[in-house]
Amino acid sequence: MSASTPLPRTEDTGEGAPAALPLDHREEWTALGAHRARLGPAHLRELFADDPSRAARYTLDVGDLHVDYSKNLVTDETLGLLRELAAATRVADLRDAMLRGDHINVTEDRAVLHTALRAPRGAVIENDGRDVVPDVHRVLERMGDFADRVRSREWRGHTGLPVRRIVNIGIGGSDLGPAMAYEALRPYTDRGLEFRFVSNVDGTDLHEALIDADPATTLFVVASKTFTTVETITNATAARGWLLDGLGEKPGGDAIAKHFVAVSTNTPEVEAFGIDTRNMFEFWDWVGGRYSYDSAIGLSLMVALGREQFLEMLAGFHLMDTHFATAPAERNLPFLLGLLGVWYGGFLDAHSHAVLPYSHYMSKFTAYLQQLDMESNGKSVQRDGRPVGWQTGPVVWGTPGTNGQHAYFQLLHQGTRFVPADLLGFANPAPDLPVSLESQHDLLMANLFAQGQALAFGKTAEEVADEGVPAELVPHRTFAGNHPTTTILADRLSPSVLGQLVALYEHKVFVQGAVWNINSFDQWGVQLGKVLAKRVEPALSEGADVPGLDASTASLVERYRSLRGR
Ligand SMILES: O=P(O)(O)OC[C@H]1O[C@H](O)[C@H](O)[C@@H](O)[C@@H]1O
Repeated sequence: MSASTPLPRTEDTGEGAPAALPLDHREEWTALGAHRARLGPAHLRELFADDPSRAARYTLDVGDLHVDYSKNLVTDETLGLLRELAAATRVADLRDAMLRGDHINVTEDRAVLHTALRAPRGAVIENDGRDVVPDVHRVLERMGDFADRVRSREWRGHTGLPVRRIVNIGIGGSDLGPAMAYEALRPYTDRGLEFRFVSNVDGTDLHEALIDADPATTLFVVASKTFTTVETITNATAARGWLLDGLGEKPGGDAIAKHFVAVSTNTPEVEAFGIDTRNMFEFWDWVGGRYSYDSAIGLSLMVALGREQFLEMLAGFHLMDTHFATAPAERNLPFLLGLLGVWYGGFLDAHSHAVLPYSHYMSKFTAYLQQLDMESNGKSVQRDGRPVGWQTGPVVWGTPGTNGQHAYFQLLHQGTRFVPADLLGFANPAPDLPVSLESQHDLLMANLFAQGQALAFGKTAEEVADEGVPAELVPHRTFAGNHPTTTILADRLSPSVLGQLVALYEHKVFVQGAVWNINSFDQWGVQLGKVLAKRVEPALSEGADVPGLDASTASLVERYRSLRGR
């Protein structure tokens, strides 16, 4: 089913094919601009003072997530106009096209069906006429069986010992998701197993993962959608050498079969690498790399969590999928968060968006979101190839609170940049946190709430002066406030809650891409650097002449070679 998605309202380009009306030519966009001008320098202090019901009205509860968006620089009118923009750009139509398997990834002519990865058994979702849900559950079963065997210590290595260390080798979408979720859900993992995630082609990454490992008890999960990614194949090849050396084995015996499994869409390449395809877990080209950690790419995670908890996580994803698919725009959380980003980027000149989790277990969450958001929406041409004339995806950044408070929050509070932020927190600490440390959780969460308050309302010069601060210091100690935040609060960081959160951000990114009329599902921008690295590498190692190398790079290559004594 390759039905192309109907484009938003069209204009005749005079060259035959009608093209989508550019976003900034739409009356709904112009109306938002006029509204922005009318709103002027409205301050959150005033918005709250003018509307005593604001805090109560500007919240949404979806599944286990309680979202307070009242500290955003919006009014009812802003939200109404943003929804009109979403209607005009037919976001819901594109969403429905994605969910039913249309090839909305137009530059690769592919369906975008990560939502099928968490569809319950019995659902019917077709890709090119084939129901993919039975395939998804067949692979989940195989993953579950494998995870059971490793977790029960039934899976034995070449020397008969059970596995102790699992090393996931992958990069980008084949690393960030499983690594992030493993970290986020540590209290739910088998603590008797050790997990490492190796991604960087810098040999030190693999070295550190193996420095204290025993080949007899180490299992490698080589995760790569294409199985051609140079970093992953280089690391996997080195790992294979380390294993065979350590075991004193030659290729061809059963050592590789007992210590290597693969996750990929590319069976021939997995075979060519020497991994038994009975130890291969498949996924499909309709799953984008950055949308794949709930596919077989999550195999290491499933070993850590066990199948039941992995399935709970998938149920969390599915809950948010169902909400996104069915809730009306005014109560649809991904619509809301996506449109807030459109507002800030388009009308308040925001260039970046901070995601600040008040949970140490969420330390890799923002890095994961960077790929999800920036690889999806870091685009400057529309779906039909015309350039965009408006801002698209922001720079996404952030680290866990409270550490960030002692580093870059100064800029958030008193700098000249406008940075909307999400504050994420969990009411209850991790289930296995010792009682003696539980009281620290209140302190952690107090910081979250205090930061949201300080960012929004600041501290006026008058308030500072009233504290007896000397006049010359008053400007330095004044906080302008008016920095918007959205607070996302959940009961506890559980597998299901993590699934809900990730799906929320996936769909938020979708909504923004749909409004901006860009293809959120390709990533051509990562190609050029890869091609050039291949060309430059022989110059470094062999001094090969690279035709067309620019003067700056040529001189850096020369310096590098001399520093390496070549
Ligand atoms: O899973 P792989 O095929 O090895 O790809 C790993 C990563 O490589 C690329 O650079 C893409 O930009 C990413 O989207 C992808 O996740």
